[in-house]
Amino acid sequence: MKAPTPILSIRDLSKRFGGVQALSGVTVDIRQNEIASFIGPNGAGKTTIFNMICRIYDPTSGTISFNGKDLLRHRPHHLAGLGIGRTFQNLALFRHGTVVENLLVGMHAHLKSGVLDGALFLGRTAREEAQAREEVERIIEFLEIEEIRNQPVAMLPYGLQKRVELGRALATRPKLLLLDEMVSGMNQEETEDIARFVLDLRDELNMTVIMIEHDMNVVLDISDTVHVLNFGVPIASGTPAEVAGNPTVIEAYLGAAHA
Ligand SMILES: Nc1ncnc2c1ncn2[C@@H]1O[C@H](COP(=O)(O)OP(=O)(O)OP(=O)(O)O)[C@@H](O)[C@H]1O
Repeated sequence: MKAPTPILSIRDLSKRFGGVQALSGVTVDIRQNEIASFIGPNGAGKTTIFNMICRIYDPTSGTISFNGKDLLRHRPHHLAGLGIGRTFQNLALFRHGTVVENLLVGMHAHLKSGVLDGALFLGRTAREEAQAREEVERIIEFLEIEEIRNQPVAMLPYGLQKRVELGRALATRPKLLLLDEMVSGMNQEETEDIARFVLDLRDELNMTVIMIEHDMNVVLDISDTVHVLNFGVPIASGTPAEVAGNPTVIEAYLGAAHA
């Protein structure tokens, strides 16, 4: 039987910044409905891959296709419309707005592209606005943030701000969600909550999730596939158990603790 088309297909991707070869010849397939993680030491090229998927940078060479179509033809503002969402390493929230307002901003970014694509003459209708609010309510319920819905984001503890950031990314209704160091700076309980939400995104909302993550407990617990980079070069890909037992990965990144 023919394998299904991967949702994201990266082929021989390289990126050079002046004299720095940030990535060299990365080839990775991300399957529909999986949780995939990129790991590796600082400066290994993980964020550079995200920034190329998100079209912030053009690759020096190589291709990226999303659902079988050339992603490199698209600009960053097309991503929400295509079904790709992301969170940022540093929070990208409207700090003085409430939780609901932040989610609505994320939603409108999506609606606007929909309006431009299909119904220029109609503008954003009251019905779309009502649908946006319904969707926001679903996200609030999913992320269990009812109690803080009307609080300004700036007043929330860091872990909850990160949860709102996740909600903002979900508001664009992504099929593929990129999470950049989602649990860094979180305590154990906040980390476990996020890990549970990511599993639910895959299992209940049928999303595909790609994480950059330094927290190896999270990576090994919830990933279906782990891709390891070192100095911009892919050194291993496989299940968490395969990667955790790979001597090259242990030497380059994990150390003896995970052997
Ligand atoms: N805009 C840029 N200009 C010049 N060099 C860059 C730029 N962005 C990244 N680099 C370099 O590319 C290499 C890969 O960086 P990248 O941020 O992708 O690594 P990373 O794996 O995400 O690291 P970290 O875990 O620290 O976030 C590094 O050597 C970095 O200094």
